[in-house]
Amino acid sequence: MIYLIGFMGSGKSTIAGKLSDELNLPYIEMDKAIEEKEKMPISDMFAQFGETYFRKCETHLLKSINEESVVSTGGGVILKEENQDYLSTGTVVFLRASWNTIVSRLQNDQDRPLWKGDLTEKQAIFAVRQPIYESLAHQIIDVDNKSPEEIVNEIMARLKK
Ligand SMILES: Nc1ncnc2c1ncn2[C@@H]1O[C@H](COP(=O)(O)OP(=O)(O)O)[C@@H](O)[C@H]1O
Ligand SMILES: O=C(O)C1=C[C@@H](OP(=O)(O)O)[C@@H](O)[C@H](O)C1
Ligand SMILES: [Mg+2]
Repeated sequence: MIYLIGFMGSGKSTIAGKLSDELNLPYIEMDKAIEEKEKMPISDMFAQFGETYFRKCETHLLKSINEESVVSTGGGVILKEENQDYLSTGTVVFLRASWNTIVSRLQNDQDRPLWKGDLTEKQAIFAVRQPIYESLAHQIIDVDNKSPEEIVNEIMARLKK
């Protein structure tokens, strides 16, 4: 199993489909699978049932993926120790974007429930998560100023080593 991890906006969803084509593996977008199962957008799920409910769905889905796939996770999947242990059984690829890249990509984003409020709060979440992504990663790919194709090529080269 290949798990793409990284902060919101690092490009997990953009890269996973292209990477799965290269590897000839199915592609699973966790956020989309949760939305389909729960029949509502993630932002509504947060608003109606809270983040804890979303996190339960996320863990349940993570553990239910059996077929070898490229998995695009949500940025917060690394928060639970239970999930960390599970991710570690596969190949974990961290898409590492700088804070400036994240801000420039998400400045107009309205969909992500945790991308709201002032920038200082969001940067605090980024600072907490960054070392967790790094510690879980089998491969770290710096993504700033690279096209999706360059990033996929870099991942492919690393996976062949
Ligand atoms: N390598 C890249 N270069 C430029 N823009 C990118 C790149 N990867 C992703 N993006 C853009 O950044 C935004 C967030 O990407 P997305 O794949 O949804 O990230 P994630 O799933 O990690 O939150 C999207 O608008 C996407 O088009
Ligand atoms: O960082 C997070 O906690 C989240 C990231 C989102 O996915 P992306 O990383 O694809 O934006 C989504 O799972 C949810 O809104 C929570
Ligand atoms: Mg995504």
